[in-house]
Amino acid sequence: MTTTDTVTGALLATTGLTKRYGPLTAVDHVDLSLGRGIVGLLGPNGAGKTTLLRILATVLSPDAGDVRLLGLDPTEPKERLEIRRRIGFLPQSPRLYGGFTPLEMVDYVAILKEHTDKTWRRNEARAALEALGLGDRMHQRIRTLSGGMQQRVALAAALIGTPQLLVLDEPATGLDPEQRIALRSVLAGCADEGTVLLSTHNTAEVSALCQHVLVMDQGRICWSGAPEDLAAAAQGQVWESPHDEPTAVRSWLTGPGNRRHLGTPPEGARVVTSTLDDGYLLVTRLAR
Ligand SMILES: Nc1ncnc2c1ncn2[C@@H]1O[C@H](COP(=O)(O)OP(=O)(O)OP(=O)(O)O)[C@@H](O)[C@H]1O
Repeated sequence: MTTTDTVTGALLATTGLTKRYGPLTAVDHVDLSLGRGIVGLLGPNGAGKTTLLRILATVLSPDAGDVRLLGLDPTEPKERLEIRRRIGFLPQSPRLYGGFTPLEMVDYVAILKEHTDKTWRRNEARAALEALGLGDRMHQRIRTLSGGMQQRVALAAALIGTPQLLVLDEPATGLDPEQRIALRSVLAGCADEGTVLLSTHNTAEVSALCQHVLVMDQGRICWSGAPEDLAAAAQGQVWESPHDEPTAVRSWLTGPGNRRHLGTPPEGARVVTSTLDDGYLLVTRLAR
């Protein structure tokens, strides 16, 4: 059964969430209310995504604001324990034990979550590793696996126990295209029953996978909505030409002899259909 916040109906809710590092406000009054489905968190380097996700994974405490996860309060020790049992977290730089096998590593995470049934644990660990294409690597020492394989071991550890809330910091990092596609199916399955919140720099990943997108910039959520609406936000403001354009706020090369521009198109410009990248660049520019 899915537990939701009794007031908002959300699996994840924050109000006024704030985290400071000395004079820097990394997360600045963030209000969120997320239900079932896959939510993509986009934002430039240093926007505060990792800091926000670490707070939501109960690894870091905020300086101000409220958090409710699965309807529970992480500041209450008993409720925090219950949350940790029921969420999955993939940190940005996962720490794995190189001397363990993938099966031992995922099993160990299940033990930390106090799953006491050994047969259940092993079955769950095997299923998670197989879903991530590691069925033939379960008994190999982690230190002898490739970077992408190690990332998939960490993902399998996050998936153990079918968490109702999955918080994933750049889950597709290091995965080859085939494994990225496989990961999409795994995450889509997780979202049937719960919330998957993932940070990424890959807008194609967001288009393919997410029902909702949040854009973070300078600690704030500067845009929230459906991916197609973010793409549409730049409609009429994107054009292509072979040269630089004075009215463009941003221009970039899209192929030999072709540049794409964002801004106010000049008379007669070849205006093109806007994409998620265009919308993202536009809202982060406006937020500055
Ligand atoms: N432990 C820390 N001490 C001081 N400053 C920190 C610490 N962790 C993060 N920061 C700062 O907080 C801001 C937000 O960092 P954060 O890692 O959350 O951003 P991000 O959006 O995840 O970036 P990226 O896309 O590069 O991973 C940055 O300016 C960063 O330098």
